[in-house]
Amino acid sequence: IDSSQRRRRALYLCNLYFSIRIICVEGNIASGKTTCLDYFSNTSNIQVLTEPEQLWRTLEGLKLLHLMYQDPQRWGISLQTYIQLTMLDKHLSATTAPVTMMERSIFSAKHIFVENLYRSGKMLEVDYIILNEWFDWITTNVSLPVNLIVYLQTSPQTCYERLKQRCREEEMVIPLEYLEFIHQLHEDWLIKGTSAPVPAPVLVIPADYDLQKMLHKYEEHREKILAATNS
Ligand SMILES: Nc1ncnc2c1ncn2[C@@H]1O[C@H](COP(=O)(O)OP(=O)(O)OP(=O)(O)O)[C@@H](O)[C@H]1O
Ligand SMILES: Nc1nc(=O)c2ncn([C@H]3C[C@H](O)[C@@H](CO)O3)c2[nH]1
Repeated sequence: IDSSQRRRRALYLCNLYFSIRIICVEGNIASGKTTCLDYFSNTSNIQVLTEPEQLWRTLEGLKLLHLMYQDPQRWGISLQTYIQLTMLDKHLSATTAPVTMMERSIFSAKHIFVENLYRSGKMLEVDYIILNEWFDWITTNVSLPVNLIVYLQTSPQTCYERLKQRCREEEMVIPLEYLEFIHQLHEDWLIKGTSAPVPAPVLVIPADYDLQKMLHKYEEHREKILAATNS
């Protein structure tokens, strides 16, 4: 077997032996994922793997994320191809603590965002098929263990208000309707189970509440989220 297979096998066995627990925090744009990750990072010994947004904003001088929001037809496939690679890299990052919490996953990149581009007619079928083949090959040939998905369930309206307050430059063009589509895809995937398989059990946390109440909710769910056992 070649060196990359040896590395993957070592990573898998290492995770198994040290009963590493990998949690993916999923949710709409501005649903509070970073706030959730920050809370657990500040109150427990965990490793946090945030979304590599900066890579998506500065690829060879290209603001790929910004370009996709401006012209999804032209830039959607480029962004999703790069996001699939950067998220795969995140999944394969060496784990440095008994519990790792990831912001989103290669799974939501595919089942939420690629799906949205294709269903809204902003991605050519041939591009969608190629991305699917890549995703199927990766998830068949590479061990990407996830022990729990934490779904921060919000209303699109709440995310829209938070997004407007946060005012990230490239997100200022996002209409409420986009958040409604992204919300529905999360519900189909993580609540109804009607769109695609989930890679782990799903813990749903209603996340429309204010910051203080959300921090209490995260504390309430600490045991369920961090239980450092390998399921
Ligand atoms: N419970 C809350 N009540 C009010 N505002 C909140 C709450 N949680 C987070 N926010 C604010 O909403 C914005 C989005 O929060 P955050 O960055 O945690 O979301 P996110 O899901 O990581 O966003 P993205 O997916 O876009 O990276 C931030 O400005 C944050 O301060
Ligand atoms: N098109 C697209 N595909 C993805 O896989 C994806 N993952 C995250 N995002 C957007 C949401 C926030 O604006 C910003 C930070 O989450 O990046 C994505 N956009």
